[in-house]
Amino acid sequence: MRNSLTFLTRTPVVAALLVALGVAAEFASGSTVQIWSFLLVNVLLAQSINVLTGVAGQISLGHAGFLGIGAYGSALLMKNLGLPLPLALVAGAVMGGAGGWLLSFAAGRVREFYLAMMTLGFGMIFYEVVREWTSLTGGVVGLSGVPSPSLRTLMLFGWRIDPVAYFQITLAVVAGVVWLLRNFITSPYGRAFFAIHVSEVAAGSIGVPRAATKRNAYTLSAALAGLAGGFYAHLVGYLGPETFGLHRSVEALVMAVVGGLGTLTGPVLGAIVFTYLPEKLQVFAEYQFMVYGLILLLSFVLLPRGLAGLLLPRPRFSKDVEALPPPPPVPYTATGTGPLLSAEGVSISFLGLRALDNASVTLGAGEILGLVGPNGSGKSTLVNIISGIYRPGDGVVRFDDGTLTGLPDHAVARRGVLRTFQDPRLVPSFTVRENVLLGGHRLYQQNPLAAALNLPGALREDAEMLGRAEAILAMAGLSHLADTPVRDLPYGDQRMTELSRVILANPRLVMLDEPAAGLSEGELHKLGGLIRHLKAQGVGVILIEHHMDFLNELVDRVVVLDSGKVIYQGGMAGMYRDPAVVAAYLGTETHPGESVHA
Ligand SMILES: Nc1ncnc2c1ncn2[C@@H]1O[C@H](COP(=O)(O)OP(=O)(O)OP(=O)(O)O)[C@@H](O)[C@H]1O
Repeated sequence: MRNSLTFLTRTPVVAALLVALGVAAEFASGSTVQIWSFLLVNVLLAQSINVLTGVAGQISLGHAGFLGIGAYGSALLMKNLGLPLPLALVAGAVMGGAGGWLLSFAAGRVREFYLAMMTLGFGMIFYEVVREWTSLTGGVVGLSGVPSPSLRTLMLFGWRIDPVAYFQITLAVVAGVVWLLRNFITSPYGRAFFAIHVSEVAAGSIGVPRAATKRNAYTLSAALAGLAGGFYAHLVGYLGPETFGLHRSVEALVMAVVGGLGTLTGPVLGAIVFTYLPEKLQVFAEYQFMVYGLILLLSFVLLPRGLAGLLLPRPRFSKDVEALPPPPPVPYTATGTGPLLSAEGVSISFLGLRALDNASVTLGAGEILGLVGPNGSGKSTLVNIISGIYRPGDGVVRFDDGTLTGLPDHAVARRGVLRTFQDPRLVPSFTVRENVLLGGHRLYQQNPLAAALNLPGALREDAEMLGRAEAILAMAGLSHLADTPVRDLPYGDQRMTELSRVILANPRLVMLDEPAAGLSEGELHKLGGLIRHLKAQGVGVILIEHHMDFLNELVDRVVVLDSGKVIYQGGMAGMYRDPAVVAAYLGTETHPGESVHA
């Protein structure tokens, strides 16, 4: 079923369907054209929720507020100031976007339940403002006389727009917006939205700034809702506060969820269902929202990926470009005179627990350093401090010829300091290739507009990055899995995918947190190969690992931590003989070549 309907998403088929729909409107009844126009408004609204919730993972229970801002904004500007339709619609979208941008400052600080409550509050405030600001909005009586095709008062450059022409204009704009959204979602910016959705810490680790990315998601989503509001206002010719109440926000959310979040076809399918459903539900008029609730519950249980997940194949999250051959790798030469990294006298406490106590570590370019010690000795904490997740209470982290201390994690990643996590943090719905492409985030030069318009420069950069990704996938032995979603892969392949993502970022320093855990012999061999490749490129590598055999083969030096203090620095051979290390970590029974299960 899914594959047989794939053709419906092909560009020529979609274009032919759109033209057919535009022509069909000429022959359809007035009420049919009216419903089709409502459907298009719903498509925009559902896409708007999808960008925020399905793609960037931020819930909104107040989206009707943005719809209302666009609707009243566009209607008032045209009615009172005589702005032409295109400008009024754009102004409505800009006003909605500005509202989303403002809300994002508060919303970006909270998550889940609190975010839901905050956006709900925004929707309620908007509703009350519209009701009470009678002089501007007409209050509960509403705003009538909004230029509209049904009243025959809507003009465009001296041409009177009838309902059919209005539908055709809306269709063209909605098709254009969805095309732009598709290009945007398959660009590094769209993938960054998904990265934030899954794990803000992992997104930060590849250079995605969480606050700015969330702000962009709110602004874009609210601008789309504002645009939907403008089209709605001129479609109906009358605005009242009841249209923009809580029920409208919930309806928009249900529409996107039932259609399928995270895809572009899902909101279209959801909009079709929820434009026609209210008519069919007339018999249950009083219970309409109970029925919506039931549909939502059933959809979560039976269609977790919505109608789009049931009917259509998985969408792509990268551009459909031909990979360009990657440039030959150029080994790094350090720009600073000192070591590549030096953490000096670093300390941090958690509720009185001294997790790191005056710890100092240095690392040269092209050096592999093993970081070992018993559980809870502070290894991950040190990596978290270097990567900007924690700020040390004392001490300084120098990198190359600058300082990392105090920089947020995404800024550290942008300097070329990359890491993996104990539990691989990937986007589960992305394929291996798409996850690896996420690593390129810090390197892309294209701007969001160029990405959304598929400009040649942006496509060329995508093709170059794809070529580099393919080469890394081949090196990691993942080429045959490149098109597999990572949620379907075993742990070992996920770890290799995460490391490949790091390599694509062109790192200068890589920190790997227990990369060998759970890997088979073959996978360990591949992992060792990738780490040696990094070394050969002049990349510094810090390896947190309990697998002594694996460390023995790779590292130049080890640093041993115990209770947050450095108790040993030097070669592996010396470590086995060091009494402090033996007492704290290895135990008397451990010999070179054994794994330590601390
Ligand atoms: N965010 C935090 N809040 C409270 N305590 C923390 C936090 N992060 C680390 N710790 C504590 O700091 C100590 C060091 O933890 P850390 O994770 O760095 O150890 P580790 O050496 O990496 O251990 P493992 O080998 O088990 O990963 C532990 O006691 C841990 O509970």
